[in-house]
Amino acid sequence: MDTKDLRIIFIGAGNIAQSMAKGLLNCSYVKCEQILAYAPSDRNLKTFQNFGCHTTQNLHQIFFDSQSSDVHYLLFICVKPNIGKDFGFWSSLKDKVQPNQWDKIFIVSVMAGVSLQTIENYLSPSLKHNLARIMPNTAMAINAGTIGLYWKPWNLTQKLWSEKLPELLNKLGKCQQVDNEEQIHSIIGVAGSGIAFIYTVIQAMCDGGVSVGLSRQMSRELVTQTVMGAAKMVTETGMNPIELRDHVCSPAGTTIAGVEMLEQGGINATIINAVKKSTERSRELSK
Ligand SMILES: NC(=O)C1=CN([C@@H]2O[C@H](COP(=O)(O)OP(=O)(O)OC[C@H]3O[C@@H](n4cnc5c(N)ncnc54)[C@H](OP(=O)(O)O)[C@@H]3O)[C@@H](O)[C@H]2O)C=CC1
Ligand SMILES: O=C(O)[C@@H]1CCC=N1
Repeated sequence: MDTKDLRIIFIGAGNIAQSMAKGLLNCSYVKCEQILAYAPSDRNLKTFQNFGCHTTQNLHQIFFDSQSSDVHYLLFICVKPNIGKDFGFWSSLKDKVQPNQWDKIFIVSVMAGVSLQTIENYLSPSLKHNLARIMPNTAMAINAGTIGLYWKPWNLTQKLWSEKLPELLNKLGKCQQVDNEEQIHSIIGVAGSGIAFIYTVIQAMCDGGVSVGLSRQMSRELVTQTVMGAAKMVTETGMNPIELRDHVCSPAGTTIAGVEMLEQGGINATIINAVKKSTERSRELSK
């Protein structure tokens, strides 16, 4: 399939759908006319209209450009988990698929806490093989997302999508394919939700900078550059973060004095527990 024949449909137009659409448009992977967003209200659709994308509040209109036989649809399900577990949601979506469209549609669930099995139970046999699950984070908006991808082994036989979907996701950041759906819970802990933990650390460091006399703006610039530098050092040197930390800590110096405070505050355990709690919450939502 040529990328120009791809139509991307967001069911749900909120934070995560907007992050994906922004990322796809930034890198010109698709044109705005190839994207449609559906939501029940116009609250979020205005953002998509500003991007130049199609929008609709009418589910009957989601399969646009259907007169062209080459067109294929990638549906990203970007609704809250309680909606994604609702039989009525899936049956009203299924009703809109024409019989000749089944093999042209691929469904990607972005939802936390909704297993592929749950979705399969709601889909007809023709659609349930065209199904995958991703766990991204909002940094897709600047093509720096972290995305976990899982699909069941039989979907890998669908060469068209097994190539196209990772290609698209890698435009939005780095996509890691996992072979066990359980790992999606863990990816939520470190990436989907994990990005919010890093924002918390950044905010605290900025507050620290202000506390020692820097302006808010200067503190933020220094902290964000430091965080980016640290992430790049880990990825580009391939060194263990503790080894890199050792290179900063002089005996009886300033860094070890600060590290001692972090340890006293239980930073390691706190962060590990945050990742574990998000992961557990994801499992809990899936029940
Ligand atoms: N936010 C994040 O960082 C991440 C979110 N996710 C997952 O993505 C999903 C969406 O999250 P997020 O974007 O934050 O949520 P938002 O609340 O920002 O967006 C939800 C969207 O769903 C729409 N919606 C509500 N009811 C329906 C319905 N019956 N049919 C179709 N659309 C409906 C809303 O419509 P309206 O605009 O009218 O209110 C809104 O556009 C969740 O399942 C979450 O787990 C996954 C990874 C990261
Ligand atoms: O907080 C949540 O439930 C969603 C899923 C991952 C990130 N945000």
